[in-house]
Amino acid sequence: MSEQVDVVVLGLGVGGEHVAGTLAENGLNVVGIEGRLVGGECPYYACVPTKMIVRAADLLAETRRVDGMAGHAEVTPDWAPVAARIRDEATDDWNDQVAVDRLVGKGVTFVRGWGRLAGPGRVEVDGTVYEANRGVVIGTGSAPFVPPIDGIEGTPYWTNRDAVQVKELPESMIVLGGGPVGLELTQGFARFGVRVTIVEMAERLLHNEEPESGELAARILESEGVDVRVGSGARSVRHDGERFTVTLADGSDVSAERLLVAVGRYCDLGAIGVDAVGLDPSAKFVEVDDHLRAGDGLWAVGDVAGHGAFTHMAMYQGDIVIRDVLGQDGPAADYRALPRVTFMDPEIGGVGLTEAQARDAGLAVRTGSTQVPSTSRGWIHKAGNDGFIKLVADTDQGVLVGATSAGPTGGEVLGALAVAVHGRVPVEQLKHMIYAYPTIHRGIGDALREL
Ligand SMILES: Cc1cc2nc3c(=O)[nH]c(=O)nc-3n(C[C@H](O)[C@H](O)[C@H](O)COP(=O)(O)OP(=O)(O)OC[C@H]3O[C@@H](n4cnc5c(N)ncnc54)[C@H](O)[C@@H]3O)c2cc1C
Ligand SMILES: NC(=O)c1ccc[n+]([C@@H]2O[C@H](COP(=O)([O-])OP(=O)(O)OC[C@H]3O[C@@H](n4cnc5c(N)ncnc54)[C@H](O)[C@@H]3O)[C@@H](O)[C@H]2O)c1
Repeated sequence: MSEQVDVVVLGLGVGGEHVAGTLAENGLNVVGIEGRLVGGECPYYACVPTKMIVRAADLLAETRRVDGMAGHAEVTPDWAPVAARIRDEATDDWNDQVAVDRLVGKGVTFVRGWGRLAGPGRVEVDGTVYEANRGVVIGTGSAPFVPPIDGIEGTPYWTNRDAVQVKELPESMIVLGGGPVGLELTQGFARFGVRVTIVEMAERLLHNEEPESGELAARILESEGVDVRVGSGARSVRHDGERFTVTLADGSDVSAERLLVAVGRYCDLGAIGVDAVGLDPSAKFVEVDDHLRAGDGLWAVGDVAGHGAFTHMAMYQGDIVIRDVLGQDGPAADYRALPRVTFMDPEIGGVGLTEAQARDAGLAVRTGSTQVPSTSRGWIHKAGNDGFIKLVADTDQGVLVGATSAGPTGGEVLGALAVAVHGRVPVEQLKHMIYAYPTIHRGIGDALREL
C-alpha cells in the first residue's frame, strides 16, 4: 500500500516533532513516524529527568552549606520524591499520549512504528510506503553507545535510559565516561549517598572543553567523595550476579553494585535504510549542508546531523529545515556560537572555541580569565562559589571566538558570552560596557582587562 503526502518526518524527537508540527500548522500534509516516544530522548530519558535529578541534588548540597553561613541544617536524602517527580511530572510514566495529541492537534498524521527509507522521497513503515512530494526529514536522533569492552555484553549495565528510571538507588556505582552525561549523573547520585567511581579514559574529565573545566569538575567531585579515575579506560567488565568489577587499562580493578555506561552516542544509519537514498550506512552521521539538506528533497535535523547533540541544536536546525521546506529565505546554519552547559554544580558552560581549538585553527589567540571567588558576588556567595570565566579572543579580528563560564550560575552567565561570540561584538566595546554590581557576570569585565 502507498500513500501520497507532502512531507514525511522520520523520528519525532525534539527536532522531528518541531519540524512535523510546524509544517502541518503551515498547511502541509505531514506524516510523522515514531517508533518509541514522541518527544524523543530529551523529555523521557535525558535533559528533563536528569535536570530534575540535578535540581534535587543541588538542594541537598545547598542545605549542607547552611552550617557556618546561616545556622544549622541537617538533611536526610530521599530518592523517592525524585523518582516520583520523574515518573509523574516529567514522563507520565513514559507515556507520550499528551505529546501525540498535541502533534495530531497541529494536523500531523501520526504513525507509530519503525520506519525505513525506501528510495528518494519514500519511507516504508509496517508495509505502508509514504511517498513525499516535498521531501523527507530524518530526525532519528541517537542512542547510547555501548563500546565492545571485553565481558560487558549480557551484563545488566545501565545507560541513561535505565538510570533515570530507578526507584531505589544502589549503594555504589561505576560510571564509565567523564562527559556531560557521566558528570551530571555522577554528582546527582553521589549527593544522594551513592559511592561513585567515575572512569574516564582521556587525561581529564570534559576533555573537549578547556582543561580548567575538567580540572574543576574533578576537584569538586573528589571533594564530595567521588573516586575520579582519569587517563585509563575500561579494559574488561565482569558481573558475578551481584556486583560489577571493571578492570581498567592500567590494570587496576574497581567494583560496585551498578555500572552506568555514559561514553557517548551513536546513530545507526543502516537501520533507517540510508543506502536506499545513496548515503553511506556506515557513516557516523547523515552529512548535511548549511541548510541541513542531505540530498534532493532530503533533510536531517538534530543528533543525526552530526553538529552536536543538544536539544537547542535540534530546535535551531529544525527552524532552518522548516524555512527551507516552505521555500522561505533565512540564514544558513552558523555553529560558531554553539553554547553547551554541563549541569553539574558548579555549572560548566562553554561557547565557541576553546583556547586549544582556536590555536589549532591558526588564530592569533589571547586569553583572559577571572576566578568566580575573587569577584565581589562570588566572594559574597562564599560556600559553593567555585568557578571561573575564561575568554578566548582572536586578536586579529578583535573579537571573542570562545568562552567558558563555570560557577553557581555558569550556564546563565554564558548567555552574555554567547551574544558576544555570536554577534562578533568588538572586544573594545565589551571592555567599555557596564556590568551590574555585584553579579557573577561582572567577572567578564575583569577577564576582559587581561585581553
Ligand atoms: C542523559 C542526557 C542528558 C542530556 N541533557 C541535555 C541537556 O541538558 N541539554 C541539551 O541541550 N541536550 C541534552 N541532551 C541531548 C539531547 O537529549 C539530544 O540532543 C536531543 O534529544 C536530540 O534530539 P533529536 O530530535 O535529534 O533526537 P532524539 O531525541 O534522539 O529523538 C529521535 C527519535 O527518533 C526515533 N526514531 C529513531 N529511529 C526511528 C525509526 N527508524 N523510525 C521511527 N522513529 C525512529 C527515536 O525513537 C526517537 O524518539 C542530553 C542527552 C542525554 C543522553
Ligand atoms: N547538559 C547537556 O547539554 C548535555 C548533557 C548530557 C548529554 N549531552 C549530549 O549528549 C552527548 C553524549 O554525552 P556523553 O557524556 O555520553 O558523551 P561524550 O562523548 O560527551 O563523553 C563521553 C566520554 O566517555 C569517554 N570514554 C569513551 N570510551 C570510554 C571507555 N571505554 N572508558 C572510559 N571512558 C570512555 C570519552 O573519552 C568521553 O570523555 C554529548 O555529546 C552532549 O552533546 C548534553
